[in-house]
Amino acid sequence: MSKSLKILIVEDQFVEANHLRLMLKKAGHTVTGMARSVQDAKYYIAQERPELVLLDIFLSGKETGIDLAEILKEDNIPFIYLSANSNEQVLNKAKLTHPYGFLVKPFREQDLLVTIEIAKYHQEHGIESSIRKELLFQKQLKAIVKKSGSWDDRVLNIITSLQSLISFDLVMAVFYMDNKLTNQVLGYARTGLHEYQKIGIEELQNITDLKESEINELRNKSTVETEATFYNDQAFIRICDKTPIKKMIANSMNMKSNLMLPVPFTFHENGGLYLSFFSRQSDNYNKNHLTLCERLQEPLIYAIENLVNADKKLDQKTSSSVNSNKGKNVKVSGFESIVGKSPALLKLFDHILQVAPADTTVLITGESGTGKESIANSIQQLSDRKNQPFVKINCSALPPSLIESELFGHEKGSFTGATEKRIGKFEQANNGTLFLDEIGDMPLEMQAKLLRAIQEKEIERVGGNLPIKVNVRIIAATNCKLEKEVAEGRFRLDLYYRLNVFPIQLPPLRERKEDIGLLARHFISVYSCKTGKNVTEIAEDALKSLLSYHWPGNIRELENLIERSILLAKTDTIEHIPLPAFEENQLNNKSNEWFFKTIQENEREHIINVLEKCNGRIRGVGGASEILGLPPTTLASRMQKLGIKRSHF
Ligand SMILES: Nc1ncnc2c1ncn2[C@@H]1O[C@H](COP(=O)(O)OP(=O)(O)OP(=O)(O)O)[C@@H](O)[C@H]1O
Repeated sequence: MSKSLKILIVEDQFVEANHLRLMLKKAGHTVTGMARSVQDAKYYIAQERPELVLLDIFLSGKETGIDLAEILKEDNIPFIYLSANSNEQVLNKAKLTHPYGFLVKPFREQDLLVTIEIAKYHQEHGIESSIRKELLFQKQLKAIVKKSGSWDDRVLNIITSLQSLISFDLVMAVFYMDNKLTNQVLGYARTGLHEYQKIGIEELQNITDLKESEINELRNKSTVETEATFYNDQAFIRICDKTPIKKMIANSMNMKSNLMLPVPFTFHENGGLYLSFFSRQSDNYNKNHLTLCERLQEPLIYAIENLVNADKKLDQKTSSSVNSNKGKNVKVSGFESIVGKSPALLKLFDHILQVAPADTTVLITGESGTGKESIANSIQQLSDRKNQPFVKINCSALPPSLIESELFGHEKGSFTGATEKRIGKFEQANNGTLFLDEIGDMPLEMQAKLLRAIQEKEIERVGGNLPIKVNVRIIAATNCKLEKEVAEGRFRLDLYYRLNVFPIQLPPLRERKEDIGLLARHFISVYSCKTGKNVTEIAEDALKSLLSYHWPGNIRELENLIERSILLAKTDTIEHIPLPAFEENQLNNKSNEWFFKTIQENEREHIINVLEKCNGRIRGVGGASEILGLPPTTLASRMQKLGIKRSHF
């Protein structure tokens, strides 16, 4: 224990609260109080601000621990929930409050202390990393002021530096004088990871189909906002009704929330510039953005005033020069294998860049084929561990009896068949990254052992009796809803919280249709090369059909379809893509070359059918391996090869 903490216990059962108090005292912590209700807790917090709160969900009185969590979050006091398994609804509500940990009762003293250590690490690391980012931003601002360049380019540089602090799809930089908006408008829409499209008055005219005079009229009718403010959901709709220029932007570019960061000039009482951030997500901004804006205001005033003073010809600076970044395809190392530019994917890239260098555990969720493994690879590539092993284990492909020895290894003779000592995945991944794919399928009895290995950073080989220290970063992935698994008792709540430190949710392909064309062209070039066929194009109709399809198999399905289409293409252009809905229609008239399934598809379908009949049982009498006439291990590896998961049967 490196540092003792001031901890408040909020627990209505005296015996449990007292037991906690003794454990905390023994570990050197100070208990600032034992509250039985939210009201009690508020009293203790007012007396002495705790550094951590241990919080039971159900308390005496009307208010619950979740209500108190909202207050703690506002005051930036970290908290850990203590609870018995709760139902899905309560769990989801608790999750939304972003706790620093979750302990399932009854828990061991060791679990409590490790969870406190993790909470402390995240609190310090989170604050530290946001301070680091702000300091970096201030440094970048100074460099922008010193460097020469056009006004447009310098504004773009400021906006690019802000990207790591505030997420947006569009920023408008607008001058105001005497509380009126001027016609000096310059904006940038984000089009790629490091790509922006300039939005000047000409672009606005093109996008909105309005004349310059009509845009000016809308602007004159709009009021100036001089306070940092944010507008989400309905508030955004209301402010758009009051501010016609905002409404024009929202309607023409599909923006759904807005954050205003005013930069008032010190040399002009009623003048300044404001940065208006827009997002296509309807709840992108929150109170934390306002405090961030307050902190950013001063360095921004310094920078913008310097730029304005340095450039006397401000009036001409909004002329629409060609944006040097427009259309440039910048490949950022670590993301080479990830194709896409949709806002959803860009936001994801920002999150990945943020988490990759830290050793934080990452949980990647998303439907099958959305690219979870590819993202895990990128995280490893962008981390300090990039030259160390990246070891993968698919938790759904192995029978429960083998998982333990696969993860932790075994000593010679530890069980029948263990003729040699074996090093497990944890040891193989030492100093590197362990990717736990399909974590939702990890058998319950193994989950406790996995949790212990992650928390205590040590493992024991099966049949061994010496703990072995391991230094492994964990990335887990799943396509099932883990909250539901927890609520139904199939997944441990404490393991869920231990893994869910930094969640990354991959959107299904149907929710990022902007990427379909890019991905299709990418796979055309990959498979043309692989197959030696000279296919370079896709016909417009074929592309349209891709856009209207719902992609249950996501990117993997698109990749497979393009590969097949290339094999069957007779010219350099893919004229038609055999989407499953079309296949069904054509199955009836039986005159189509797509009617036949591949051997692999038949094999896959057959195995899934048999597994369904056996209720998912692989081994033993009446199990799938007996019916199929295959040894269980061979069946497991076929299932892995054919991408058959528990969720399929
Ligand atoms: N953004 C992307 N750009 C290019 N290729 C991609 C992208 N995302 C995924 N792929 C490709 O799609 C296929 C499926 O991706 P991946 O295996 O990472 O998905 P997954 O979500 O892990 O699937 P599962 O849940 O079934 O394990 C792979 O061949 C991968 O290379």
